[in-house]
Amino acid sequence: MQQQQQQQHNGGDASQRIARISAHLNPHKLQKMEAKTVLERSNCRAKGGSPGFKVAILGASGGIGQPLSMLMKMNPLVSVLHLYDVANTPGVTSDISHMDTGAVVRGFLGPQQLENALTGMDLVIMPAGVPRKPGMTRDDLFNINAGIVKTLCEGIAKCCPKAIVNIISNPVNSTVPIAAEVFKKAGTYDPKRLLGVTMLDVVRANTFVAEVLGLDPREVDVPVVGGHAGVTILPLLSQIKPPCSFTSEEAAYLTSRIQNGGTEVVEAKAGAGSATLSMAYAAVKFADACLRGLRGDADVIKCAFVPSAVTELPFFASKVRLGRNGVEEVYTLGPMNEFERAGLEMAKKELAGSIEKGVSFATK
Ligand SMILES: NC(=O)c1ccc[n+]([C@@H]2O[C@H](COP(=O)([O-])OP(=O)(O)OC[C@H]3O[C@@H](n4cnc5c(N)ncnc54)[C@H](O)[C@@H]3O)[C@@H](O)[C@H]2O)c1
Ligand SMILES: O=C(O)C[C@H](O)C(=O)O
Repeated sequence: MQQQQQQQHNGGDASQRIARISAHLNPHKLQKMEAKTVLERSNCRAKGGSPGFKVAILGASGGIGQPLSMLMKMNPLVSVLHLYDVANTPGVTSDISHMDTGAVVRGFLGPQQLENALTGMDLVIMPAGVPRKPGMTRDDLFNINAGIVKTLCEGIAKCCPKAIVNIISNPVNSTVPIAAEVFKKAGTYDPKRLLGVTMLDVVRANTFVAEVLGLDPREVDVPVVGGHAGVTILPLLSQIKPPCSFTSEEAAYLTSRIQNGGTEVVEAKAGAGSATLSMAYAAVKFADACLRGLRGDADVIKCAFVPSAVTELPFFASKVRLGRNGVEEVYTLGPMNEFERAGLEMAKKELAGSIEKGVSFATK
C-alpha cells in the first residue's frame, strides 16, 4: 500500500513514467492519443514545474520561432509551452526541453496535431509563414501567409477560443483583419483578445532614437502607432519619454529609419530572411506584457495593432492597456505635431487598403 502511494507520488511505476515522458516528446505517439488525454496531461505539471500560463507558439521551428520558443521557456510566467509547426518540431522540442527552467515543453507536428497543440492554451503566439526577400514588400507575402493565418485561426476558434492571440505573421496590417473575420465567422470573436505584434517597431525606435540622443535605449520610450509596414509605421517622436526635442532633419531621419528597419535587415540578410532575433526579443517582451496583464498586474501598457475606434479605420496600432481580459483600454493618439499629422494621413490611406484586402480574403 505504502509502496503504491509512493509510486503514485512519483507519477506511476518506472515503465509508466518513461512511457509518459517519451509520449510527451514524440509527436507521432501524441498523434494517436485522444485530445482529452492530452488536455489532462497539459493540466498536470512535470515535477518541479511552475504554476503559470499555457502558451502555444505556431511556427515554432522557424527563424523567429526557435529563439522565441527558447526565450518563452525561460519566462517564469509560463508553465506549459506547446511548440507547433509543419516541420522540425521534434528536434526543436527535444533541444528546448533540456533547459532546466520551469515550463514543460511539448512538440506538435503537422495539421493533425494542431488541435492538440491549441487545446487549453491561454496565449497563442503566431510567427508562422514565409518571410521577405530583398525587393519584396510585406504585402507580397499575402498570397501565402493569408491562408496559413486563416487555417491556424480556425484551429484557435475551435480549440482555445478564449486565448489571447499575438499575430506576428506578415503582412500584419492584413493578417489581423483576417483573424478577426475567422473568429467572427466561428462566433468566438472578442476584439480584446486579438493583437497584432508591432513591438519590434517600438524596440527599433527606442534603439535608433537613443543612438541619436546618446542615451541608454532602456531609458527611452517612443510610441509607434498606425500599422506595421512602410509609411503605416508612425513613430510619435513628439511624445517620447524622457521628453526631448528633435530638429526637423533628425525627425525625418529617425522616422525613415524606423519605417525601413525591417527592410534594412532583409537587405543585410541578402535573401536569408528577415528579422528573427530582434523579433523574437520583441515578441517575448510583448507576450510577457500580455501574461502580466492576464495575471492582473496594473498599468501594463504597450503599443499593438488592434481592433480600434481611435481613427475611422477598424484596426489601428496605438498604446493599449493589457489586463485580465486582454486589451482593457485602447488609448487615443494624443497631441501630434504637423509632421506627424501628415504622416498619419499617409498611414491611414495605406492601412485602409491593407485592412480591406484581409477582410475580403477572409469573407470571400
Ligand atoms: N510582426 C513583425 O514585426 C514581424 C517581424 C519579423 C518577421 N515577421 C513575419 O513573421 C513570419 C515568420 O518569419 P520567420 O523569419 O520566422 O520565417 P521562417 O520561414 O524562418 O519560419 C516560418 C515558420 O513557419 C512555419 N510554417 C509555415 N506554414 C505553417 C503552417 N501552416 N503552420 C505552422 N507553421 C507553419 C515554417 O515551417 C517555418 O518553420 C513572416 O511572415 C515574417 O514576415 C513579422
Ligand atoms: O521586414 C520584414 O519583412 C519583417 C518584419 O516585419 C520586420 O519589421 O522586421
